[in-house]
Order: sequence, then structure tokens, then C-alpha cells
Amino acid sequence: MYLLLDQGNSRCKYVLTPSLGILEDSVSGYWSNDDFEPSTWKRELEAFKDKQIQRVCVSSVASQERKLWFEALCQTTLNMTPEFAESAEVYVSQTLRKMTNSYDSPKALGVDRWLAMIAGFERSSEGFVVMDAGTALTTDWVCSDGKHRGGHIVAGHRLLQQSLLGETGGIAWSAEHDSELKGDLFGENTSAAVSLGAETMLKGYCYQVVKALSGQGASNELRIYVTGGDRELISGYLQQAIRELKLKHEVIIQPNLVLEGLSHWFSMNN
Ligand SMILES: Nc1ncnc2c1ncn2[C@@H]1O[C@H](COP(=O)(O)OP(=O)(O)O)[C@@H](O)[C@H]1O
Ligand SMILES: CC(C)(COP(=O)(O)O)[C@@H](O)C(=O)NCCC(=O)O
Ligand SMILES: [K+]
Repeated sequence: MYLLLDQGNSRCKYVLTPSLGILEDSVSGYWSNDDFEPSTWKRELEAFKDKQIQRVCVSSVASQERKLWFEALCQTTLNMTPEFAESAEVYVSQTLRKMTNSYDSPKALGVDRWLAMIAGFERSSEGFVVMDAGTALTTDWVCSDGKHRGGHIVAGHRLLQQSLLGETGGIAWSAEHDSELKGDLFGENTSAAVSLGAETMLKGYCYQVVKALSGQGASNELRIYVTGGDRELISGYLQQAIRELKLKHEVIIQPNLVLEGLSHWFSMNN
């Protein structure tokens, strides 16, 4: 069995798969990484002990220090050395098409973004966009010739709200008065003002992305792959924008694009 791990800032997602490449017959799950808790990681890894793991393949956006910690944990619990994927200049697909990274320093592109793009590239022979609605909301555009045209990194739904609660004293204090969200379009208490504000920002962001892509000569029938914990929310905003702008883009929701890309990456790069 191959154990594939997507270590994000909020959660660690995994799949157990008998083979690399297209994920079939795989078992998936996740654990929380909100307040990094070493004992949780130890317990979760120990649960894979009897699964006959032959390789541990990892996408991690954590610090180098945390990666070394994980490597040591993997060695003590599973007696395995994990293999970390890295963003590269080029990815050659299963059908030998090439996708190129737009960054001058290719490794600086978040590996989760690179892997989600790989999943999109393997799924589509046309140009496409990938949005990963996790802790951060990232958007990446890849043209039909396989060229990555760059992307965005914005705060995700929960981070937008947490940053306000964390960075101001007044908002956190006022929010303590709220037992429920009150308001529809505009908040009638602090919690609702922050939450509806975050939703409006993301809705506006989605609208602008869809609009900007049309102005940039991208096809009017682009596939937009959406993954990450807030994929349903973001997909709804994208679909609304597509309707309002009378475009024909197709929104495709996929729960595990990063893990899918990870599976392709290790299949093509040993
Ligand atoms: N049970 C949950 N735990 C954590 N985040 C959740 C949960 N359900 C939905 N979310 C949303 O999903 C986002 C995290 O998505 P995820 O793809 O796991 O992120 P990351 O890859 O950054 O760890 C959070 O910012 C939050 O808005
Ligand atoms: C933008 C990210 C923090 C997203 O992380 P996530 O929301 O998946 O936890 C990650 O892709 C990252 O650390 N990127 C490095 C910077 C870059 O991609 O340019
Ligand atoms: K993300």
C-alpha cells in the first residue's frame, strides 16, 4: 500500500492506495492540524502500522523543521522514510505532455499548488484553472499549451475571520456578546458582520477572477477545478459569477486534487 499525505495548514489529508497514478480503490481520511498536536500525529500514523505500507509520499507546506520532525516520527512509528514532493520547473504527464511552472524559482511555488495543477493537467487536455479553498484560497491558471500563467494567494474563509478576531481587541470582545449570527446581507452583530463580510469578499474575489480570465483571452469554456475544505462554498460563488457574466465555464468539484496530483507526481518521478 502507498500512504499519500497532504499536510496543509489546517488539516492533514490522506489516502491509502494499492497503486500510484490514477487513484482507484483508495481509502481516504484526515486529521486536524489546527493546534499542531504531536500526540495526534503519532496516534494517526500508528493506525497505519498494519496496512503494509511500502512508501509514504508527502505534500507538505510546513517548515523545514516540521518536515524533519515528521520524518523522525515516520521512522519511529512505521519504520519508513517519507518522500517529500517538491515543485519543479516542468511536469511531464502520463501522456508525455509538458506543464511548465511560471515561477523563476520553481521550488518557491507551494507544492500543494503544483500538485493540484498536476491533477488538473492530467484530467484536462485544454486550459484550466485550479482553486484550492483551504486555509489560504489559491488560484492557478494553466493554458492549453501547458504553461502555468501564475496565480493568486488570498486568505481563505476561516483565516479572513480569524485574522480580524486575532489582530484587533475590539472585535473579539464584541463577538463574545453574540450567541448566534444575526443578519442576512449585512451583519446585525459582530459575528455576523465578520462572517458576512468574509463571504462577500470571497464572492467578489470569485467574480473578479472569472471576469479577469475572460478578459485575458482565456477560453469562454474553461474548466475550473475546485478543491479544499471550502470547495462547496467557493464553487457556489463561481457558478453565480459564471451565470451573471453569461459565460460557459464549467466548475468541477474534487475533494482530493492535491493527493491526486501527488499520486501522479510519484508515479512519473519515481
Ligand atoms: N472540519 C473542518 N476542519 C477544519 N477546516 C474546515 C473543516 N470544515 C471546513 N473547513 C474549512 O476548510 C478550510 C481548510 O481546508 P483544508 O483543505 O483542509 O485546508 P489546508 O489544506 O490548508 O489544511 C478551513 O479554512 C475551513 O474554512
Ligand atoms: C499558499 C499556501 C500557504 C497554501 O497552503 P494551504 O492553504 O493549502 O494550507 C502554500 O501553497 C504555500 O505555502 N505556498 C508558498 C508560496 C507560493 O506558493 O507562492
Ligand atoms: K490552499
